[in-house]
Parts: sequence; C-alpha cells; structure tokens
Amino acid sequence: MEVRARAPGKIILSGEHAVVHGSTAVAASIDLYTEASLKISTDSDWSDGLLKLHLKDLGLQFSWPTEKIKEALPGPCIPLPPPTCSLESMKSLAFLVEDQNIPEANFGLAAGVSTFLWLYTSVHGFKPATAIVTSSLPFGAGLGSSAAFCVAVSASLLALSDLVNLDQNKKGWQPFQENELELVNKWAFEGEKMIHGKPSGIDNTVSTFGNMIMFKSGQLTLIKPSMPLRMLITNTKVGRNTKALVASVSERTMRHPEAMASVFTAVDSISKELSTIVQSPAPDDLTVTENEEKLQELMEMNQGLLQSMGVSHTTIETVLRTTLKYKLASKLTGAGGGGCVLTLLPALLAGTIVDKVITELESCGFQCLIAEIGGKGVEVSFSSSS
Ligand SMILES: Nc1ncnc2c1ncn2[C@@H]1O[C@H](COP(=O)(O)OP(=O)(O)O)[C@@H](O)[C@H]1O
Ligand SMILES: C[C@@](O)(CCOP(=O)(O)O)CC(=O)O
Ligand SMILES: [Mg+2]
Repeated sequence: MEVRARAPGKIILSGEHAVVHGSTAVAASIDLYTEASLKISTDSDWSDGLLKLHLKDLGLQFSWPTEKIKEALPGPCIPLPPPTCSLESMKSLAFLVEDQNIPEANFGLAAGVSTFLWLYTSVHGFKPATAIVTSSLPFGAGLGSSAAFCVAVSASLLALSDLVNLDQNKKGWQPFQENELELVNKWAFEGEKMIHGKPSGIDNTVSTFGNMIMFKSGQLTLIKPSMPLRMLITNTKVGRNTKALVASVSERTMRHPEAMASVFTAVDSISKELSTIVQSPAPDDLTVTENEEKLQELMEMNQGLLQSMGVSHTTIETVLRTTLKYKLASKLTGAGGGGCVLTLLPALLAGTIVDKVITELESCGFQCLIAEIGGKGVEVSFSSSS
C-alpha cells in the first residue's frame, strides 16, 4: 500500500512573531501544496533494508541502512503523546544527515531531513521504506513550507499506521476525521519545533485544518469571511531562516521586555479587529470597500510593528513603496527578513492596475502570484503499489 498526503502552505494576515509570544494571529491556507508519498516495505516485499527520502523538485535522494538508524535513534514512540526530539537524538540525527553530503546551496534542508528521520522512526521504527516529497511552495519564503512539509510527512506516516482509521480502498483524496487531524497536527508540531526552534504552532495548524483561522496560545478559532479577500503575494526572493528570525525577536524581547510587551499587545488588538472585520456582514459594495479600507490600515499598522520587531528588510520596504504608489497597503507575511509580502487587492480594483503593479514589482526582480486562500487542509490518497 502506498499513500500520498498533501498539505497546503499559508499566509499570515496579521500577528506573525507576536503569536510566538502569546498574541492573537490570523492565517489562511493557500492553494500551494507539499505532497509526501510513502511506501513501507512489508515482510513479503523485496527490501533493500534502506530508508529512502527523495526530494524530487531538488533532485536530491538520501538513503540510510535501517540497521544504522537503529543504532542511533530510540525508535517508535506510540501511543501518544508524540515525543519531543531530545538533544541526544538531535546529535545522532545530525550525524545521520551529515553523512548524506547535502550540497552547500541546500544547507538549510538538513533540518527538514532530520525532521523526516525523526518523525518516520517515531511512528514506524526501523522498517525500510521510500518517501518522495514534492512541493510547489518556495522554501524559506514565509509561506509555511516547513509546516506543510511536517504536516504532509506526518499525515502520510499516520495514514499507514494503526493510529488512524481511513478507508484504504477509497479512490481519490480523502480528509481525516477531526480527532485524527488533531493527531496529525500534534506530530507536525513536533517536526516544526525541529525546524523553527520555538514555533507558535499556527503554521502547522492552518496547514492541517485549512480555512482561515484565528490562533492564540495553541487554540484555533475558525473564521468564516463574509467578504471577498484577494491577496497579491510578492516573493522578494531574499532567502532567510525562520528559526534565526524568531530567535532575534526573542532576544530583542529580553533586552526590552516592557516595550516589546506593548508591541505584542498592539498586534493582538490588530488581529482581533481584523478577524471581526473579515466576518462582519458586507451586504453591498460600499460596505466591502469600507471594510477593505479598515483592513488596509490594520495591515499598515501591523507592518509598522513588525518593523519595530526588527524583521523587515530593504526588499520588503521596496514592495511597500511600490504598492503604495497605487494606493495599495502591504505587509510582510511569515517570518520576514526577506521572503514574501502580502498586498490586499480590493474587490473593485481594476485588472489593469493589478497588471501594472505586478509588472512594476517583477521589474525589481520580485515574483508575484495571486493565490486562492482559505481552502482545504491536509488530505490523503491511497493506491495499491505495484
Ligand atoms: N519539501 C521540503 N523538503 C525538505 N525540507 C523542507 C521542505 N520544505 C521545507 N523544508 C524545511 O523547512 C525549511 C524552511 O522553513 P522556514 O525557514 O520555516 O521557512 P518557510 O516555512 O517560510 O518556508 C527548509 O530549509 C527545510 O529545512
Ligand atoms: C514568525 C512565525 O510567526 C511564522 C513563521 O512562518 P514562516 O516559517 O516564515 O512561514 C513563527 C511561528 O509562528 O512559529
Ligand atoms: Mg516555517
């Protein structure tokens, strides 16, 4: 039996970083996915005794003799709760990954590869298997590729375990039950900890459950927007690392606890107001426009506070200036320091203006896309393997 699991990326409409410190944030899934397919060798299979990971888009293949992994890692940890990777296991993982000679240009991948090994062995122990991962999400750009990776991998692992009850004969994509989604989310969060250091959990939660959510201290509330929301996503293509940026905000918080507490409180208010506006009835174009104006102002305020946290970047400022020329408000999304910027596209904005903004942004070397937001969360699909 082979399973495929796909998990969406996300945008954060308000509250990144502050959410790590207990503030409310609002996020939505986007229609860009990471897909993990998994085939576990059974006794009767021909097996080469290897655990293989193929990162297809990058053309990278890794493999480990399962006997070697057995010497280094503790193995299955079932039932719940999912284990947090110990420092000792982290070190063993680093050795296992180092052996694979990841190209220097893809150095950041080591965290993802370690996470895969940890999640795999925690659920399935030392069985030989092949996992193939593909993704349409840019890595390290603020669209939650790390969380989508953790959710897709966790979902594929759990789908082939006794911990969930899915219909393996059903054709096509199928969702998990609510309690199973919670399980996938918990395992993915353990993975996200290995990549982000101190994640809030918002990215894995929105990737697991999809839709638009309000998130605070591990709790999610579903948001049902009553107005159309169109966002232009501009990728500055400046690479950065979420773990380092989250750590830098924590260091600033230690240096200036009171000032930063005020910043986080302001972000909390912004996220709450944003969620109220998005859900308030908008029966006509005039109300939609009024609500959009309020959202634009909140996005600008949130961006200002992100600047004060030290996570903006000159390329982000260029996007802000460029979109402002067209009276459009923008803010960074995700960890910042480069990565992606969101621009609200009002419902009545002429297509010609959108084209002009995109042309101008792309002439700066940025990449633009308009994603569908608030779609489904993680799903799986079974096929009998040959
Ligand atoms: N498809 C993937 N395969 C392996 N690792 C991945 C994949 N997607 C993401 N990762 C891991 O996540 C890291 C990027 O995560 P992060 O810095 O949080 O940025 P973001 O989540 O915004 O893309 C990568 O360097 C890698 O370690
Ligand atoms: C900065 C943060 O709020 C979001 C990070 O998102 P991303 O990894 O940049 O996609 C961190 C977190 O919430 O775990
Ligand atoms: Mg991430």
